[in-house]
Amino acid sequence: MVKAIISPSVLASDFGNLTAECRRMIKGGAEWLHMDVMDGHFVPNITMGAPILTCVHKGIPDIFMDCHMMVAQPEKWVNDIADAGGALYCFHLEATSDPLSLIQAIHDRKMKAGVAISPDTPSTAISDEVGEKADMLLVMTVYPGRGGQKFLDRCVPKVAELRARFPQKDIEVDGGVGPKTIDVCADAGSNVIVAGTAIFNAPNPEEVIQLLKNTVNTAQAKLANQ
Ligand SMILES: O=C(CO)[C@@H](O)[C@H](O)COP(=O)(O)O
Repeated sequence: MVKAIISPSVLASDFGNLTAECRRMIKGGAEWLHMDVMDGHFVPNITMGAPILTCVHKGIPDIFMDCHMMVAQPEKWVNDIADAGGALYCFHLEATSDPLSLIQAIHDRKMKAGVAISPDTPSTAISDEVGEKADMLLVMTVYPGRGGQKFLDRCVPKVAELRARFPQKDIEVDGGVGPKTIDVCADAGSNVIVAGTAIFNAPNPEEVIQLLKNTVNTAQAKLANQ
């Protein structure tokens, strides 16, 4: 049985006070922090890169940085993100022609490897070999590029398909996830929950974090008994 991991998306945070915001989330029960790296090519937005991640890591050395690389050339940034303290390097399947070699390069730098798919990419595009070699699979439930978008229900069956093929892997959902949409994600088998707006805009982020975590752990226990 895989455990619930809550990874607040810093995209919805107060960037002016990023390290303090990250500390607040960890205190509230977050295990990972989802760092949205956007390059202005793979997605229209530009956010942050290795220099900012280095600063956050210096301020909070124990933090598990779940780096979501929304970039056009994911091969290019593996060393920089590893040097910055990245713990997990998640690239988009749509952005590479050789996912197996990329996973190997990420592992060579002692990071976990994640494979993300955008809403229009079927889960079957993740081959059995790629899925087995990866540590985490990310099903985007919005089009990558910005926070605060509406959750796309049609992506949920992809989570179930991946959970059936990869029972032991971490399966992450990202985009529009919060108290109103967590049930379907958890029931489909997702155990790593990224939430931005739902956590950072809540009056009590720790309550939302706890609710997401409890929902996933209950669903995982149910799936394990089926
Ligand atoms: O990567 C992305 C969007 O590209 C996500 O991480 C969002 O930033 C999550 O934010 P909310 O949808 O939860 O507000």
